[in-house]
Amino acid sequence: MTEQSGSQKTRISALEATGLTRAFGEFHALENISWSVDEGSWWGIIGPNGSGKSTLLHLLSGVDQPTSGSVHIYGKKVGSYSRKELSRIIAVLQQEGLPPVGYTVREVVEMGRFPHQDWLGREKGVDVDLITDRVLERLGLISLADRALDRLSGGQRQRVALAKVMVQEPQILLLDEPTTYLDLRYQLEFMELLAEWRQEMGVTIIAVLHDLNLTAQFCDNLLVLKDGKVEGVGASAELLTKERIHRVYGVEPVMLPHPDSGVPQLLLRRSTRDGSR
Ligand SMILES: Nc1ncnc2c1ncn2[C@@H]1O[C@H](COP(=O)(O)OP(=O)(O)OP(=O)(O)O)[C@@H](O)[C@H]1O
Repeated sequence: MTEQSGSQKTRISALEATGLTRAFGEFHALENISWSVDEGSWWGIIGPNGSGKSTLLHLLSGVDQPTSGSVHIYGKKVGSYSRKELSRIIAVLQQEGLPPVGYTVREVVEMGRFPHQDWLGREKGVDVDLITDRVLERLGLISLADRALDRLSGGQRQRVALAKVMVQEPQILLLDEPTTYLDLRYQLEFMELLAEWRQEMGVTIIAVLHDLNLTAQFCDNLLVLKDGKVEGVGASAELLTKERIHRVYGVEPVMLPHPDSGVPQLLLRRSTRDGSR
């Protein structure tokens, strides 16, 4: 475990990537990524389509291996954990959190406890029903608890996916574009639930996000990728500048401070100044 003694408090590195490269044949999807994530921090990974965001998440979660370089989770190489050990530490929530299978909401959410159970599905000293009920209640899913997943909307299924990872109680949560299919209210609600949960449990969050305005409001730090390389790393408020967004995405945005918090917010400009075609 890497511990750095700061003047205020000890920082523990939850995740450390060192010189990560992932090549597919001759093509380098990621090149020489080095990055350290402190325990309890909230990082956004941003960058254009094809810049390597999902590839990076796959390497961090251990489902894919780098061509060179390494990932350490709490000081231990990701590949040296068993699958089950790793899923007690890391949970992954995908863009479309859960497939529309025939299991009920409660059954799926309870599956979040699998990594903590023995081969008979037992877990000492833990009341799975109670944990599940609390999470269902918190996410407003009690009335849907006995409904099959294939009878839910995409947004409801995404909430169930969040409930499942909350029940899993990981130390690190990786999210790949979790708000893509959610309407405005659910996007905000989803991010607020994550923020509350992080505050309470100290979970480390790493989220690939396309919505830069939401990103600026929720993520303290950003890793900006372009063509598989790190284009910027650090505090969101400092990285989200007009110049960088132009450089990375090739658009000319208008940047304004959010009237509530002052964090940078972005408006897109059409290609002609008066907006006419
Ligand atoms: N299995 C693979 N074989 C070959 N190329 C791949 C493979 N997986 C990803 N790539 C390529 O690697 C690059 C990065 O892909 P990745 O999915 O990580 O991008 P991304 O930033 O997540 O994109 P998006 O925002 O569109 O989801 C892309 O050019 C993609 O075509």
